[in-house]
Amino acid sequence: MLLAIDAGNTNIVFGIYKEGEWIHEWRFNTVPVKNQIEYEMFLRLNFLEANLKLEEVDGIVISSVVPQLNDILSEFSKPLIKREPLFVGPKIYEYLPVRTKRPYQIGTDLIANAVAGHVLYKQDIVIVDFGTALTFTIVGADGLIQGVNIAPGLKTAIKALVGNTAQLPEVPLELPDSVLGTDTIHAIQSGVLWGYVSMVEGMLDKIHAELGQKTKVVATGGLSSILHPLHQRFDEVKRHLTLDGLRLIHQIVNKDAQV
Ligand SMILES: Nc1ncnc2c1ncn2[C@@H]1O[C@H](COP(=O)(O)OP(=O)(O)O)[C@@H](O)[C@H]1O
Ligand SMILES: CC(C)(COP(=O)(O)O)[C@@H](O)C(=O)NCCC(=O)O
Ligand SMILES: [K+]
Repeated sequence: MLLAIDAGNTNIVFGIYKEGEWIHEWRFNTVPVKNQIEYEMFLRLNFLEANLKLEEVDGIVISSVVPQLNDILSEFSKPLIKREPLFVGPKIYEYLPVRTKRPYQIGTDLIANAVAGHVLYKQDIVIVDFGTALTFTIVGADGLIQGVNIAPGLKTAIKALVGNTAQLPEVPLELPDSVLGTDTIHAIQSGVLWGYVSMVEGMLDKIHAELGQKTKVVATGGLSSILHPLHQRFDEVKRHLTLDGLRLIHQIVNKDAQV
């Protein structure tokens, strides 16, 4: 049984993979940062509720894009498998089927997305991840990460707007039917959500134009379902794509590097 941990800027996702499927996915807020014991308690409680035993965990793989969490995640997970967990980072990139020009810059979640996209689809692909940031990762059929785009995520954009204005309220993340805002809430929902629909469409068009061809497009991330008009532009929305990338990385590295 594998425990995959995807520490993003909003959520830390704990995924349990057993007998060919993700049987559980638990989310814990990233902020405020917890200590080792709190993570352990969180996991123990969830294991208990799920009727699982911690001893069943025989591998742990971690991606973290929040560096201050790394030591805590490492310390809390070591005793569970009685050895070092596998941390995704430049040290292991040589074993992976994808290559990047900037190993020390690219987020490890984007590497996990790229590995999953490349291994599962085996063709040119753009992965759109709707998290705290909205990211596009462009991977060639040969495994080369050709580029990444980073924009504020939907919630992040709304928070910035609200935080920098005196009169604008937080609004539910719901796409209105009409693009013509009739009150303040509707105006913000239309501006941000329909604006993001156009942004994603425009980015995909620009990426495909520069590549000189259309590619497969797969979406993931906590907010990937909100902009439903985009679904016709996506070949698939794959909720577990980042976790799948972590699982594949664990499999590949253990086989090739005997870590
Ligand atoms: N299962 C879910 N259903 C609905 N919304 C979700 C779900 N998981 C996460 N979200 C929302 O999606 C946003 C981004 O989440 P996530 O993709 O986990 O971000 P990150 O990877 O940056 O931590 C969060 O603000 C959260 O509210
Ligand atoms: C782009 C990100 C902020 C996305 O993080 P997330 O939305 O998943 O929390 C993260 O992958 C990151 O910090 N990347 C480092 C910069 C880069 O990828 O080039
Ligand atoms: K993420």
